Amino acid sequence: MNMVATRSKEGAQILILDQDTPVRVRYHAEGAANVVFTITSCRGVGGEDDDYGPPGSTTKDGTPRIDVRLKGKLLRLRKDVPSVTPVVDSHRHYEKHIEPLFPAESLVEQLLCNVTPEFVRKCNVALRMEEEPLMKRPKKRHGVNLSETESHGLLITDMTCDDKHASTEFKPKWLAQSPSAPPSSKRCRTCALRAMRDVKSNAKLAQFRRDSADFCPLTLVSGDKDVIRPSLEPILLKSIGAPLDILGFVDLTLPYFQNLRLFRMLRDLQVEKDPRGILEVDSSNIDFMTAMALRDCTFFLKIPNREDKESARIEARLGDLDLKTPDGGKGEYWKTTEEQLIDEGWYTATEKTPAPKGRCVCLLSRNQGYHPD
Ligand SMILES: O=P(O)(O)O[C@@H]1[C@@H](OP(=O)(O)O)[C@H](OP(=O)(O)O)[C@H](O)[C@H](OP(=O)(O)O)[C@H]1OP(=O)(O)O
Ligand SMILES: Nc1ncnc2c1ncn2[C@@H]1O[C@H](COP(=O)(O)OP(=O)(O)OP(=O)(O)O)[C@@H](O)[C@H]1O
Repeated sequence: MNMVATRSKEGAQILILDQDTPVRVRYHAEGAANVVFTITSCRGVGGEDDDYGPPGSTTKDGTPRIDVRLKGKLLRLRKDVPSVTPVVDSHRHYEKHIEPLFPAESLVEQLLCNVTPEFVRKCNVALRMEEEPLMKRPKKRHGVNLSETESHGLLITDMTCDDKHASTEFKPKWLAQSPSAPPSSKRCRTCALRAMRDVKSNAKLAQFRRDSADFCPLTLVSGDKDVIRPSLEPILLKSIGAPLDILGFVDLTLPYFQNLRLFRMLRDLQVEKDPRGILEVDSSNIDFMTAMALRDCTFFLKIPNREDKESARIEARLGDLDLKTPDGGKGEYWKTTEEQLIDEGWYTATEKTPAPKGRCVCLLSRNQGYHPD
């Protein structure tokens, strides 16, 4: 196995996960390219505090402690899928081009670690168990395992809910209009793409489908709570779930979202890194690739339960800021998508087959007094 990096950026010895590391891994979730696991001490239930310590330290009875860098972290491992960038490369890109753009407390921390093939095999066993009936792994993901030749993984800040917090996640997507959209646009890039997909997939079904961005991203940076509220409701409903007091959570988080600087910062960076748009720029330009990563990242929010006044701090972080390259046809996809959105009238709401009604109305239309309904 090729253990490329043995020291982290700060010079600390890189953490190695092997078959002797006394942790239990449990499947948490996955996307197309990565699987995320929870890691807990297999000594105590949920991990006793004393089980963790600096590397090389021992507990009172002389048992080696578990590396404290694993505490409060999830483990993200790369799947065995074609054309993915090795973890070490995408992490180096992240350190160089993304990390310096945001304050540390606004990012999901990423700590590179080494994983042995035996450790990855153990995780693959945990992954396959999730394919059993009633287990968590989505059917469409079955059959794809972790790469046993990938020698790195990432330890990432755990943004899942616990007994003191609810949590939510969503993609803010394009917080400013695409630079190549027509000046007369009535839809932003995200709303235009959604409208096009609604019509090109199944318009009838789409009318009732709530997907990843059933809100206009521009509302998030409007600073106006009456504009943000209707976006927040579907977001929280989708990610927190109906049985909880959604409207209570909306009330709780609305002032927070209204004042959140992070989205405005993200928007400004999206604009700064791609001022010209895909039709004008070489898609392998580093700033453009960074802009595309910033347009597809995930926003994680950990919200203290109302009753828990002790921890009344909302934690907000951006994650999934992976290297985006034009490889594997992606550059062409970006270009073709933009051309279709322009040429077929999705930006200007002049498309031949009108998009189904009932979706959110893009803030661009609202500001121009145009309502397709
Ligand atoms: O094309 P978009 O804007 O729909 O974004 C894609 C995402 O779709 P969605 O957020 O659901 O609209 C899409 O998300 P899903 O797979 O639909 O969850 C991916 O994140 C895709 O990136 P990649 O190909 O995995 O690098 C994303 O592709 P990129 O355009 O960011 O490369
Ligand atoms: N820091 C985190 N805290 C809590 N949950 C997380 C965290 N990071 C990821 N997850 C969960 O794991 C899922 C998959 O992670 P991730 O988005 O990194 O996978 P991916 O394969 O890169 O996704 P994509 O399909 O966008 O390429 C996320 O949708 C989220 O539910």
